[in-house]
Amino acid sequence: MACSMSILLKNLATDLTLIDVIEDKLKGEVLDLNHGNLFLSNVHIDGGKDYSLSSGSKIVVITAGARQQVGESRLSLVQRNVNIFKHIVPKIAEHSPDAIIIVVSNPVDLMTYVAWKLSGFPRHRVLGSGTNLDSARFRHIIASRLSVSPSSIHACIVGEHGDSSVPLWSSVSVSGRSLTSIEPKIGQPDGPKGWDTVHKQVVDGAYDVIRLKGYTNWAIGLSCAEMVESILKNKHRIMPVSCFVKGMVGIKDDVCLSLPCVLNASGVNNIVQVNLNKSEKAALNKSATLIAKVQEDLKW
Ligand SMILES: NC(=O)C1=CN([C@@H]2O[C@H](COP(=O)(O)OP(=O)(O)OC[C@H]3O[C@@H](n4cnc5c(N)ncnc54)[C@H](O)[C@@H]3O)[C@@H](O)[C@H]2O)C=CC1
Ligand SMILES: CC(=O)C(=O)O
Repeated sequence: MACSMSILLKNLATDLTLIDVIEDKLKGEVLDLNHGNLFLSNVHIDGGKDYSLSSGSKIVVITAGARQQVGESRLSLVQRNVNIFKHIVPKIAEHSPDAIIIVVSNPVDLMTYVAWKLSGFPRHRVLGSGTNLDSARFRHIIASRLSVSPSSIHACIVGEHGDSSVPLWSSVSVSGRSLTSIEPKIGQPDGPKGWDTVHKQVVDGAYDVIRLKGYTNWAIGLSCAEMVESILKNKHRIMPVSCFVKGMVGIKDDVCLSLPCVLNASGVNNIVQVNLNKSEKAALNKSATLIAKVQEDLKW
């Protein structure tokens, strides 16, 4: 619902269809959104159980599935959500064969890979929300420490959306000035005090929100709408999103994870060749291997 609301408020859709297995709650949400249509741009909003309602979609955002309980890792959801995807992805592919799929369900990197395989779509048309959200958290924390807007910070987290994510301290910059040119060890355990815990705060961010309110929704909704906007409006924005990355930056595993990507009308138009230092490269490869290990044991 947060993805839907963010998409509606950005005026990105003329038609929005919600699909869920819990039909009564869904009907309530559709009715409630339609009551607000006066304040939107008269979007056609519909919903139900039947995927034919969403036929011919340009973009399909998948948020279905189990979510984490307090303290639970994203990876522990994987088999439950693969079982759900086995039912829904083939129906999406049947009814919207030209769609671009954006996966939000966790663990998002594994679910992106599963959605790609189950859909049979070309790789550029299946992506996951990935570390666009982790990067937003990273930029928010850095921005608060420097008392500037997050939009004035260039900073990116790559790898798994989750515990093994990799902050690219070597390329963090503010107003074009690289932070490592001022503090070479920024973000490292032996670097300037206070900055060494920033990445932990990013990783803990979702756990904190889940402990406090039960689930996360607003930030992922906004992140997702930004991705949808870049695709529907062919904006060519660069965002760290999850996609198939084997062969990039030395990754040998058959996995999806996040690297900065150019998003345009074709989906993932390009994966940016990032400049990583030695430890960032090692951490990224470790993240890829961890995802590959979990993937190996999946039953699907
Ligand atoms: N990638 C990210 O940054 C984020 C990912 N998530 C993930 O998104 C997923 C959903 O989280 P919430 O919205 O909080 O959970 P929720 O429980 O509020 O919603 C999940 C919905 O999926 C539906 N569903 C279950 N099986 C289905 C099926 N076979 N077909 C259609 N719909 C089905 C349920 O009826 C429910 O309405 C979780 O996996 C969660 O971890 C949530 C927030 C951020
Ligand atoms: C739940 C989740 O993956 C997040 O908010 O980061």
